[in-house]
Amino acid sequence: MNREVDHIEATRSCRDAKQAGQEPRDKLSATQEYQVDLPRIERAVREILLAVGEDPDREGLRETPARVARMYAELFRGLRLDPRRHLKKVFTEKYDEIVVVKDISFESVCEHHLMPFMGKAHIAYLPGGKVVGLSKLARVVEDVSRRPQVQERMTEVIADLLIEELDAKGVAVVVEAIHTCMTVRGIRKPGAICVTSALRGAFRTNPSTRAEVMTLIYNGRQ
Ligand SMILES: Nc1nc2c(ncn2[C@@H]2O[C@H](COP(=O)(O)OP(=O)(O)OP(=O)(O)O)[C@@H](O)[C@H]2O)c(=O)[nH]1
Ligand SMILES: [Zn+2]
Repeated sequence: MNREVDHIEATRSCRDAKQAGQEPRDKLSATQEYQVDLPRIERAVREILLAVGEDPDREGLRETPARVARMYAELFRGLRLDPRRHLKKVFTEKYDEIVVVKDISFESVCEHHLMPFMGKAHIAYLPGGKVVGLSKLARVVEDVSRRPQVQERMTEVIADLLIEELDAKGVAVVVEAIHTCMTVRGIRKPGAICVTSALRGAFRTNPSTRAEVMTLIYNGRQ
């Protein structure tokens, strides 16, 4: 991605949005919704509607390009966010057992078809003297999920940044998701679930620690 062009487009979009009288609803939405080139997406969506034989000027579709542009700004806002920012505040704690936060719901977009995939992420880490606020693990998932990607990469990106930022002895990330590109089109297999995992540190090298974390993650479900 060309960051400079990106920045110029982001700035232009912000300015266009303001000139059009679309004052951001709050500080968060200003960051999340206007850092993409909304007019450019609108033009592209109008082209798609024309290409499929629709009339983009009929009443029901008139606002659709603008809606879709705002939707992409929301779905891809993670492209401009640094998930590491949630992991800067850590607490010194003697606790040296596994910490698990499971069933963190997420929605992402598959980079092959630009269709949603969604499900749950389970995160575990073995502290190395420091713990992090539990909500921050879910915030990391939230940031990383809002990008076009494949599930494998999403799983690994989360694991890598956690092991680096937390100085943890081990990190395990398991992601379970359904891919709408497999359910509503193509092979059409509703109910198929894709499971990916990324293990780092002790969870990768020590079989009993690995077994323990998997039991904690799947406890009550297997
Ligand atoms: N590994 C991986 N594959 C994915 C993910 N999301 C979607 N896919 C797959 O990406 C593949 C793209 O295959 P292609 O043959 O290039 O595209 P296609 O002709 O639309 O494929 P079909 O879905 O089989 O119709 C498909 O098999 C999808 O199921 C993901 O997160 N990880
Ligand atoms: Zn897909």
